[in-house]
Amino acid sequence: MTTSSTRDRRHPGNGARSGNTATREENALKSSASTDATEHVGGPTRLPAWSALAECAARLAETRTDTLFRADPQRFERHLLRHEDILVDLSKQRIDATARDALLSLAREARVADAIEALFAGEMLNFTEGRAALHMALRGSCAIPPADAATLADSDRRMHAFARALRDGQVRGALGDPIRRVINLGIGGSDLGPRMLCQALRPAADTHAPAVDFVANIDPRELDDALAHADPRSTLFIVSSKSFTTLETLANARAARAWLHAALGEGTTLAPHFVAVSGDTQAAAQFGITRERIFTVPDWVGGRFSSWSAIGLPVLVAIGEHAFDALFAGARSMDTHFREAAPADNLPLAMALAGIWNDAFLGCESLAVLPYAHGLRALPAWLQQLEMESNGKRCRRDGQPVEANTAPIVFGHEGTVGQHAFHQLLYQGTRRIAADFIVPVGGRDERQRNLVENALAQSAALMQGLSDEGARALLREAGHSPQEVERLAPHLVCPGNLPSTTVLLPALTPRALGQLMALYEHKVFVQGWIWSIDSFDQYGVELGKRMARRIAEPGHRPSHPATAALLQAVEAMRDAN
Ligand SMILES: O=P(O)(O)OC[C@H]1O[C@H](O)[C@H](O)[C@@H](O)[C@@H]1O
Repeated sequence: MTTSSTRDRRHPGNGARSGNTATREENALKSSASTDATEHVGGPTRLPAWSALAECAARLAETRTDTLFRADPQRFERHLLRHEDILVDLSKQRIDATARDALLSLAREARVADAIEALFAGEMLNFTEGRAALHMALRGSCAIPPADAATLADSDRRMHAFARALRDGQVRGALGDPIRRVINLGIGGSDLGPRMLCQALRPAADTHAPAVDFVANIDPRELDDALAHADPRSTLFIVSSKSFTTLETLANARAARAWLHAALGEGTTLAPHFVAVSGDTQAAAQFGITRERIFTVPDWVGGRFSSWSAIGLPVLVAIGEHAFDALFAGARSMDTHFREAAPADNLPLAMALAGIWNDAFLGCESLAVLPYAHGLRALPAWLQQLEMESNGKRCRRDGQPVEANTAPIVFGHEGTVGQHAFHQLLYQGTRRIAADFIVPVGGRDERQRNLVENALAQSAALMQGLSDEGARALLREAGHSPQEVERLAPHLVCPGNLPSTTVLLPALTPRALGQLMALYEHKVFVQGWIWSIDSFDQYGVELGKRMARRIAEPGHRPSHPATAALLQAVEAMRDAN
């Protein structure tokens, strides 16, 4: 690692926690019985706090959050958490002081503080696969395992040098043209985070750095669309796959190779047009990628946490080292906050507890993620993988079923666009849904102000709803006859009382986005820990992959009649096409 910036990222001098920073409250999170974090195995429902929470829920069942505001003029301030410039407003959660205490007790009884320490210490919290989960080490918040340090430092140094050269127009294609377009071929964690980051952080007017596109789907249409704007002489592909076995990515990489060969000539050496990011450097080399251009991903970084590894290369190319370092610094500051803030002030902990409360006790099984920023339009998709792949599990550490719901169903869209699509269901559908509003405030441009005002109005409206009385008043004001008022009023009523959290960021900067991503990563970790599941494996996904491989085998006849019949129908359509 040659630049001070990369040195800072890996070794900022805060990898070890400063000894005197643990607060009294934080220490209070730890149970005095033992320091072995792995003792929390039996799931949350057996903990005394769970029963206390059930009592709180019964008491608050008919309570409206609005009433809680009326009863406590300080409610907003009491439920506002902040870290640096980020504000997290939890005041619209249906949580009173007693419920908040019970939630903090749940964290204490589940030994969350021990778990946080175990996470940063590199303990094997991915217990099914026998691995640590050390994405925070890649941003300098804890130590990289010594066995990997040299390899990673070398890869990081090469990657930064490569990205610098690429941005400066010094990387050339096989025929000598400077590379002007980079296409990332990857899926899941090798796509969603970097795609979101590039959309969010690349300045619209940046013509200096090469264009960066993303292709994830095996549907030929996606690669075709990307190639439609691309000149083969000046296009470079990043084959991004931690495992280097993923069907979609390898198929697209082969298609890219064929496209280059067709354009540049069969005999042309294509190595100048490819780099790889992978944990399996052997497999990447076998694909024909030059060793110097293979950047390493360690096995203790899960796909959905891997933007901090070399998987972030397209981001580095798109935004440059300065912004890339600010992104990492933001995430690092959230890591420090997560480790050091008192439980009552701890943003990831508070959001995790609100999520558990909403699902288990208020019946909100879904979480609408509503970023009010076009730059964050990919945030819901990134969070879907982070939350649902991490915590969409049903088996506890002790092999028994979890007795509560685990990950929520995450969906969402950028505001205000989603308002004109699915918010109707939030207001009047039969399901109760919780929402996270993510609002980068930005400047005073009129449309930007409108955007932010819409976010605030939506969270207020979801909480306040529209009563029968209010609906009647509206209809009367609009000049409807008494009969029409009677007929229409029930259709206008919105029950409201939906819980939401608002995260306010000053602007969509690299630092703020780093903080936001780490905030959600840690929230997901805390929830998985409390549910006593492994947030870092994804065995479920493997079943579908295995069956897809089997069905693709030449001459394979599916044993299940439904699959066999569908396959037959597919063949008939293919013949007719
Ligand atoms: O990076 P790769 O090995 O190609 O994996 C890409 C994706 O594959 C699978 O679907 C996993 O469930 C994801 O966690 C992973 O991000």
